[in-house]
Parts: sequence; C-alpha cells; structure tokens
Amino acid sequence: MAGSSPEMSDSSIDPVLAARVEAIRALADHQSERVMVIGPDLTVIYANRAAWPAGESAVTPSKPAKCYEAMLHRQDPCGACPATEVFASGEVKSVACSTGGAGHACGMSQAYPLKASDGRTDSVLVLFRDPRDPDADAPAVQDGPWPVSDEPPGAGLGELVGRGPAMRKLFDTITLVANSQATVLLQGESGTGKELVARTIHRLSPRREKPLVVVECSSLPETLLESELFGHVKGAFTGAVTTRRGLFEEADGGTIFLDEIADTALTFQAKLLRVLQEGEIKPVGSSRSVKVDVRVVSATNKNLFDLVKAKQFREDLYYRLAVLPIFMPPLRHRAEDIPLLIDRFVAQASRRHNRPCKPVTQEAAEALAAHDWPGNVRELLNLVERVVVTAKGDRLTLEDFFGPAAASPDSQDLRTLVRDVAAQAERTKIVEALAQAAGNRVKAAKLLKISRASLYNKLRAYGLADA
Ligand SMILES: Nc1ncnc2c1ncn2[C@@H]1O[C@H](COP(=O)(O)OP(=O)(O)OP(=O)(O)O)[C@@H](O)[C@H]1O
Repeated sequence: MAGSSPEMSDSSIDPVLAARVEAIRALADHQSERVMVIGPDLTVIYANRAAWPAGESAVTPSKPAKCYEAMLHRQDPCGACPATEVFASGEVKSVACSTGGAGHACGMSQAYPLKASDGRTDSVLVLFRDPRDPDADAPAVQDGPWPVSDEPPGAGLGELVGRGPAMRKLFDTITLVANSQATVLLQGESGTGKELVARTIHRLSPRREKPLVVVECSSLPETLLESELFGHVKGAFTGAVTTRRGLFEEADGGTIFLDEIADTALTFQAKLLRVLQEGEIKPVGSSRSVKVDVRVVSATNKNLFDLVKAKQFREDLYYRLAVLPIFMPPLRHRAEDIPLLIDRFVAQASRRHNRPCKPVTQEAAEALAAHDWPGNVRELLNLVERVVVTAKGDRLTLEDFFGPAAASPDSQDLRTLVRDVAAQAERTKIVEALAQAAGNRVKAAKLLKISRASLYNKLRAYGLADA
C-alpha cells in the first residue's frame, strides 16, 4: 500500500466515506501530485506516496498520526490550519497555507470537504502546492482562452454566468476540481448547465490543450457504445470492416465527458469500471490492451445513488465516478442570476441574428425572474432567443415575451402565463429540429443539444410522441 490509512479498516468509519476514500486512494496512489485526506482532528486518514516528505517512505504508523506529526515532525498543529475552516463551513475552499510548504507548514493549496452519509463533513481531501514547482506561487487556476464577457467581472466563470451564492459556491468547486485528476460526477436537472460545467472544468484544467470528447451515452445501444468508446478491430462484428480507434483513445491526455451515464447497461458499467481501475482499454475483438490517460467527467439528471440502491447502477462504479460529486442548482433556486443570464443571452442572440441589442423592460425582467423554469437555463435561453428575433420595438417588453394577454390588466396569473409561453417556445423549437432532422430523433436531440432521453420526455409532454 502506498499511502497510510490505518483507520480505514475501522468498522466505525461511515461506509459512504470509506468508499470515497477508497476511490481517492485508487486514483491517487501512483500520482506525482500530493494528495491527503485528514479527519477533523487533523489525523491522516490517507496520504499518497508523493505526499510524504522527500526521502521518507510511506510507513503505516502504529497509531493514527496527526498530519503535522507525520508530514512535518512537529509536536503542535501549524497555527491556523486552513483545512479547519473547511470542517467548520463544510464548503469547498481554495486555501493557501501561509508558509507555502517551506519547511514549517505543509503548503496545502486546496481543500475539499468529504461528506458522510448523513451530510456531515467527516474528512477533508487536501491537495498541495509543490514547493519544487517553479510556478508554485502562481494561482492554481490559470485564465483560459475565454471569449470577451458581456458582464462586469465577478459575474461568472468562463461561459458560465451567475453571481448568487449557489453559483459562487459552484465556481469555487469547479476551480478546485479542475486542477486535480479525480473523476467528477455532475448531477442536476436537465438544462442546469452540466455539460457547460464539464467544458469549463476541462478548459481550466492542465489538460486544456488536449481534446475534450463528449459522449451522449443514452443515444447509443450498448454494443455500439462499447465499440465507440473502446474502439474495435477489423472483423470484430458484422460491419466492422476496418479497425477503429475508440473515443477514449481520441481523448488521450484530455477529458472524456460521459453524459447520461445513468442510462448505461450494467454490463457496460462493468467494462467502464475496469477501464477506470486499470487505466487501459481493450478494443472490441482485440486481446491487446491500450494504456490511456483520460480524465472522466460524467453527468446525469437522475439520482444516481437511488439507482445504486435499486441495483440499477453499480455501486463500485458510482464511487469511482463520484470522487468529486457536484450538484447543479436548478434555476428556480437562484432567481438572482436570471437578470444576468437574460443580459448574456440577449447580447449573444442579438449578435448571432444580427439585431440591435435591446434592453429588457423592468416589468418583463420581473416576470421572468418570478417563473420557476422547469427546463432551467436552456428554457430561458430558448425563450430569449425567440423574442430577440421576433420583437419589433426598441425594448423587449412583457408583451414580446408573453404575448398580448400578459400586457392586459386582467391577465391570467403571470406564472402560468410565463410557463405556457416558455413551453410554447420550447415546443416550436422541437418541432423545427425534428423537421430539420427529417424526423430522426437522435439527430433532432443533437440539434437541440439535449439527450435522446430528454427529447423523448419532452415529446411525450408536448403530445408530439407520434410526430
Ligand atoms: N450558468 C450558465 N450560464 C450561461 N449559460 C448556461 C448556464 N447554464 C446553462 N447554460 C446554457 O444552457 C444550455 C443548457 O446547458 P447544458 O446543455 O450544459 O445543460 P445540461 O444540464 O447538460 O442539460 P441535459 O441534462 O439536458 O443534457 C446550454 O446552451 C448552456 O450553454
């Protein structure tokens, strides 16, 4: 065993936490990045080989050691350890140890709370700045090649817009996880921005010069998904007329984004688990394994842990994928971000459709902020885009968004009206996409940038299932 983890065999350890630490161990044991997990009393639960001071081996201490004893040979803790703030707040923090690891302190640069099954922060995952690295004092996350933003600074991260507490917390988490190699699981309702977050993680990560490969897992039958991801050799199955590299190989050195991971079959999950455990893929029909260095980010709009409990998703794979889980807040829980999103989307759509960028009236902005947006940011985006194209006046009014009925004094309940209008805009987009794709639903889902499962749900909801 490369790291120290005497307590992990302790049966009193929470099983969710134990599984998470196991998954961290599997990923971090052989990495050169320094990784450690500590308990609330600063006891070392796990430390990989690289975390130990140069020249010292990872010895399993006879009794649980405190991080300052084990790493720095100190008798006392290092004054105000930044990790203690993470235990207190339970929030993700980019922390900076004041002495930067120059002999007296450990030089931790990031700390991530690991929650037990009851939601308590039971331990903290710590990543370090490497004092031997010439860029050690540079910010952990460099600016990516972002497009020029329409908003003032502080209104987002890359293409992600938001400045309310939920999004600020999300941005902290993203910047933190971007710099590590660990797998990330994004969970949240459809349209909340999971794919955009995956892209942001990739663009902020040291892998940004290498490919980001996006795979819509629900759009392919199991056998095809396997050959798409792992490749196949000539003659492996009917139709395999040539040998083909899989998407894991295409993503080598970069990131693979597995969307709708919950919709994969159990047999496929077993194969994916093997890839994550061994860091190598076996093309269909081949007996030869190929080493790949790919960071896996996956997403689902289902509750994956419920599927684990229902035995529809492998528990061991869940813990492998969810080393760093991220929950996307639905738009109705962050109404404070809606005006910013509207500004961004009006500016983008006006540029795209070559229209003047018009302001939104106060009345319309209030109605938009009051809606509960079941389709989340995607629904808002579609509505704004339609209005930018169709509005005639020099401002975007309540009537432009919600039709003449909204402007009349005895209009129906505004929430219902907004819902109806937003649904209408979405329905029209779906009908147009289906027409453009000549009825092919996989292509239509691609055009709409939604998953096939999500398209099927919407077709049913809008009475278009037979379209
Ligand atoms: N915070 C945000 N700021 C700006 N644009 C956003 C934000 N969140 C989402 N979007 C935009 O909304 C649309 C939907 O986002 P995305 O496809 O990432 O959602 P998703 O959660 O992956 O959806 P699904 O589960 O249906 O695949 C995209 O056009 C995306 O660019």
